[in-house]
Amino acid sequence: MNDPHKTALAIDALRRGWPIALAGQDGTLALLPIETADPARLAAFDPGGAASLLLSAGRAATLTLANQRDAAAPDSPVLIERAPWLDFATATALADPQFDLQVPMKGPFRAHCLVERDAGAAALRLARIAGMLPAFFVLPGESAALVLTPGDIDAHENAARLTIATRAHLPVVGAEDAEIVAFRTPEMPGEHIALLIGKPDGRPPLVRLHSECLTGDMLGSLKCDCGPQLHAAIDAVAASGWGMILYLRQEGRGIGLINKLRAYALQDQGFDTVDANTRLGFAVDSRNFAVAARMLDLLGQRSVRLLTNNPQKVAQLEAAGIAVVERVPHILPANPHNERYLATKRDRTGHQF
Ligand SMILES: Nc1nc2c(ncn2[C@@H]2O[C@H](COP(=O)(O)OP(=O)(O)OP(=O)(O)O)[C@@H](O)[C@H]2O)c(=O)[nH]1
Ligand SMILES: [Zn+2]
Repeated sequence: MNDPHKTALAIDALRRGWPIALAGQDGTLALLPIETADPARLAAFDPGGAASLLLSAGRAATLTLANQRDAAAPDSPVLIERAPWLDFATATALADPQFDLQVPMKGPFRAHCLVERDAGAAALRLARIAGMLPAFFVLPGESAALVLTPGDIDAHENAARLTIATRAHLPVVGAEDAEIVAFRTPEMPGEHIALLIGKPDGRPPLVRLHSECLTGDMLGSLKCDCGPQLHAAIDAVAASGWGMILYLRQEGRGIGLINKLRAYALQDQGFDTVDANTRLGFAVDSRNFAVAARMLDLLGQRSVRLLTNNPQKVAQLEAAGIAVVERVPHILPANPHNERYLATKRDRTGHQF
């Protein structure tokens, strides 16, 4: 039986720097998160100094582990042998790119064949869901109090567990008759929101899937186009007669705020939005829009006109059973700070401008 509550407990444990174990199809790994642990916890976890490091392929490639250049899957697991000189501080430097310019990498790092690939991949996925660096000390076996399976993580992510929690009128700038609908699952801290605008008129609604961007939505960041896109979407839906904004808690394309800001720090060093994600050890885009399909379902909408430049949103909604009868472009003027970001979206992530 898959148990989503175990995943919630595991996320909490990782955030506190406690070990967990993941039991996959090909074996079990005990894991201590590098970002939140410390040397004393490492000594308790691994008294014999035998633990290896579990990193992502993207991060391993950055560390020039030449046999790990798996550009297709930067978030797949790689096992690094624990040499005697590889102490906690060195492991931290391997995990966290903010130290790349300060810490000369000693090496040589030796990658080992990871037998427990299923458990390793699930561990990296769990780190991403927890908003943490995808990097662990790892030992074979179950030497942790909490043992979960990849299926427990799937259950935690299952959009079918989403329900409508409450709804109310919410007049907003550009749509004084709007209604807000809030959704949640038992496990996830972030509540998704729908803003319903106008009255149904028999046509499919104009729908905008907006992924959370604290920096753009709240602070007016000029690095991206999220803030202007959000407000222009409200105006466009209101002008169209009726529709909705789905505000999805997918900060940083699914890697969370802290990891997005780590990616911004890499962008300060000159990497673009794609390479920054990869160097951190994440996929370029970790979002799953099945959650939006579930929200539309709960709102009684099976057919939509979608306001987006991102063909992935169209494809994922359709795969989840929502008919996208039209894609409506949603292009805002560039500014000097987001010009390169928008060009990267056009040239490297398939956005249609
Ligand atoms: N990881 C990461 N996330 C970013 C970055 N800039 C913006 N985001 C996030 O990207 C999401 C918005 O995605 P975009 O790719 O800009 O646009 P989109 O939603 O795919 O496509 P459109 O529907 O055409 O706007 C939000 O969750 C932002 O927080 C970045 O440099 N790195
Ligand atoms: Zn943004």
